[in-house]
Amino acid sequence: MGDLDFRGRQMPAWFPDAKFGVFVHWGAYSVPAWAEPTGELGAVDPEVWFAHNPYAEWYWNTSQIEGSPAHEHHRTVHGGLPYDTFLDAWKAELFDPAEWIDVFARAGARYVVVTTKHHDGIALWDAPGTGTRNTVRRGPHRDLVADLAAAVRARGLRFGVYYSGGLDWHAGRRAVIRHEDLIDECRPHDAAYAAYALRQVRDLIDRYRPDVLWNDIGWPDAGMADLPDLFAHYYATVPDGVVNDRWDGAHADYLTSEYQANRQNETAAHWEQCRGIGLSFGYNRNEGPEHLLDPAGAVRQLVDVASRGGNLLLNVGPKADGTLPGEQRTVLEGIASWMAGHGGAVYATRPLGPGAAPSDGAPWIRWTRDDRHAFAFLADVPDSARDQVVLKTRPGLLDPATAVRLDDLPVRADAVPDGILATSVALGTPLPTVLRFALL
Ligand SMILES: C[C@@H]1N[C@H](CNC(=O)CCc2c[nH]c3ccccc23)[C@@H](O)[C@H](O)[C@@H]1O
Repeated sequence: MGDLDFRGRQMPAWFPDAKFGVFVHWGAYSVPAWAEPTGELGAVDPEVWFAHNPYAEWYWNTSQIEGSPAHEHHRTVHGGLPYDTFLDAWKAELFDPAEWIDVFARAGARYVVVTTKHHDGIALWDAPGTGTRNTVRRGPHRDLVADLAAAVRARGLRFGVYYSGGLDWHAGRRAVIRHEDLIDECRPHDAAYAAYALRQVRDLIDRYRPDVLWNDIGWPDAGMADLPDLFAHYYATVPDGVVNDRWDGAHADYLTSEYQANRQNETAAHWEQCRGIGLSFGYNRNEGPEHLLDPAGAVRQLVDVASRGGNLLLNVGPKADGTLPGEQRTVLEGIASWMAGHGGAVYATRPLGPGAAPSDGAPWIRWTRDDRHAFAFLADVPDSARDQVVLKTRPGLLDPATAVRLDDLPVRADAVPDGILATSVALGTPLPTVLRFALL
């Protein structure tokens, strides 16, 4: 399956320039909002993962695994009721899309990708073929995709749609996935589902013209032949749209990683790492501060990804009532205050390349460049060395005399044999300090 018409497609500049997007996972699973904060994908034994799934959006599956804590929770707290009961209990009574997008935009996100149908098969718009299994006909009684698309675009951000093409627990056999190698056997691959999913993705394209087509898990075997036309239709409708890589190899404008999984994809020309602020995409009431990135950690994640040529798609899991969880909002506010003074060293930059040696230990150092400057990001500088740091760079790459701190504190930079000696005050707190140099 080659992408016949798109191999030579030019990546639209907006995507790599954007660097930072916000992912939103919001669904019927946001009602129970219950999972065990087990650990990060890729760092947890797959044999443990499914029965103790930290992804709260997997509640339907996890709660059906006999003996799992989620199974016990569903029985004792929710009386073992059918999952779709949560759709009717989901009211989104406090949902104010403009308020969400204001927080995301101030945090510096340039695009927002929202779940339109997750693995539970419940659509956040009146998707064809779903009958009443959607948020227009039940629960919120709103076209949440339209509401969010309008709010995102009103703020001048790009709007993307997440669609679970590969898993739909309402289609076909509703087998419970107990471990890694069962996922494929539990996916719907038949022609009926392929037609159902194709019709829905075409509807998303035609109604919302999404700037990002973010499919997940894969695409049904019986529908693989439909994809070249689907992508041709997408690009005809959204000429500068971008498509991710989770279509079972049919096509990709860019590759994706997720927490610690598929990190090998981060060497591609264009890539995006997605993760939650905590360990889950859907809101998980069991997550505490110890499970969440703090603002400095989130900023370092963004800078590390940008310094390596990628985008960070950082997820927010709203509550069923439509409010953003306070602890997640705090992280976004923290990113916002740092980005206000440092965003220029992140957006529309690219890796500095072999000229600089990124650090692994302390101090934490990352580099970006635009066409005239190099930017050094310093963090976690030990107290003892907080006023002097050696930045390893190739001689003749940049001019130390042009050193400036983006927070306007004084800095002195001198060429030394293995790079540049930067002398200043309070360099590299947990939130990165940024030094700008003119490129020679
Ligand atoms: C954003 C999250 N995606 C999860 C599915 N994740 C994966 O399949 C990860 C594996 C993966 C990472 N990069 C890929 C590229 C191609 C195919 C699979 C992957 C979902 O199960 C989860 O609920 C959430 O929506």
